[in-house]
Amino acid sequence: MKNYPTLAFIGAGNMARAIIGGLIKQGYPANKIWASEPDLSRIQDLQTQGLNVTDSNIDVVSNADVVVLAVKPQILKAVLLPLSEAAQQSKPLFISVAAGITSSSINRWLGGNQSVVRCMPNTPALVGLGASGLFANSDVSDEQRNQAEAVMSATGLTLWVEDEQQLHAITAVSGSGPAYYFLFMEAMISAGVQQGLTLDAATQLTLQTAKGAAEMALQSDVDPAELRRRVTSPNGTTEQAILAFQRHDLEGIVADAMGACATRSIAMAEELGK
Ligand SMILES: NC(=O)c1ccc[n+]([C@@H]2O[C@H](COP(=O)([O-])OP(=O)(O)OC[C@H]3O[C@@H](n4cnc5c(N)ncnc54)[C@H](O)[C@@H]3O)[C@@H](O)[C@H]2O)c1
Ligand code: PRO
Repeated sequence: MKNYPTLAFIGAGNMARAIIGGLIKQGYPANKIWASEPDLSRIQDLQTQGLNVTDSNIDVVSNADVVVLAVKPQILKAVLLPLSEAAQQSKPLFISVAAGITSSSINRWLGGNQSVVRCMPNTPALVGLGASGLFANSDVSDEQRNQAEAVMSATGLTLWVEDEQQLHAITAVSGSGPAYYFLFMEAMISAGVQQGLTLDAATQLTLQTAKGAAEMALQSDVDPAELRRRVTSPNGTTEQAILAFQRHDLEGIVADAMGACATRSIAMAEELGK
């Protein structure tokens, strides 16, 4: 990124910190980043890293080119309503990472005619391996779209959608997805320990296997199903594990889980977007 926009985060919790960490690792100048939190003691560490910190959301909206909305969806309306006057004057680009809440709700709470990019990132942004779905409303200019792309691509893969509704499915796949893999890792570590490995050995082997499988799938010219078949010798060991997963309908469990996730995203848009 040649011209670094002044970037501000309203809410510096888990997701904002993952994005900030990824940006800093990619060389984004810390002094071009602001973080806003009601309790400044929570962000002293960010100040130590060279970021600007404040407890005034109005100040960051007035002074930043790009404002990332990273508070919980449940409080987004209450956070945005007092910012509408400042937003109308300074007209920054807003990037909301809040699950569910539509760009039209955000635009309305900010007084209308605002440039809003809705983004569904994920926490691997922290290590530059994030995956973000992005949607731009009709007020977003080409330059602002490029700004959003530059910011989020510094944290990993970006994928733009023309239909905002697709962000529900993106939430189910990649927004919440890291938690599914962590859960699977927890289960594998626990089963490894049950079979007699030390916790350390089971953890190291599980994590390296997850990393290796993901890297191999990314680099491969064949799909994951074929890679799975190549591990699964007829009448061998893997086959017994796969059969056990299939007896418990792993595919159905995953489809149910991801369906519940997307349904919750849709419900949050309705409950919290008024
Ligand atoms: N955590 C994830 O994996 C993930 C992934 C994608 C999207 N998101 C979205 O990111 C958003 C933040 O989630 P999180 O997990 O980081 O939550 P979090 O609770 O860790 O962070 C939210 C932060 O907002 C701060 N805050 C509260 N009131 C505020 C106010 N008035 N002004 C400024 N800051 C205020 C809180 O102190 C907290 O630090 C949510 O909308 C969530 O849907 C999270
Ligand atoms: N974490 C947020 C949630 O659980 C949004 C996607 C990932 O609501």
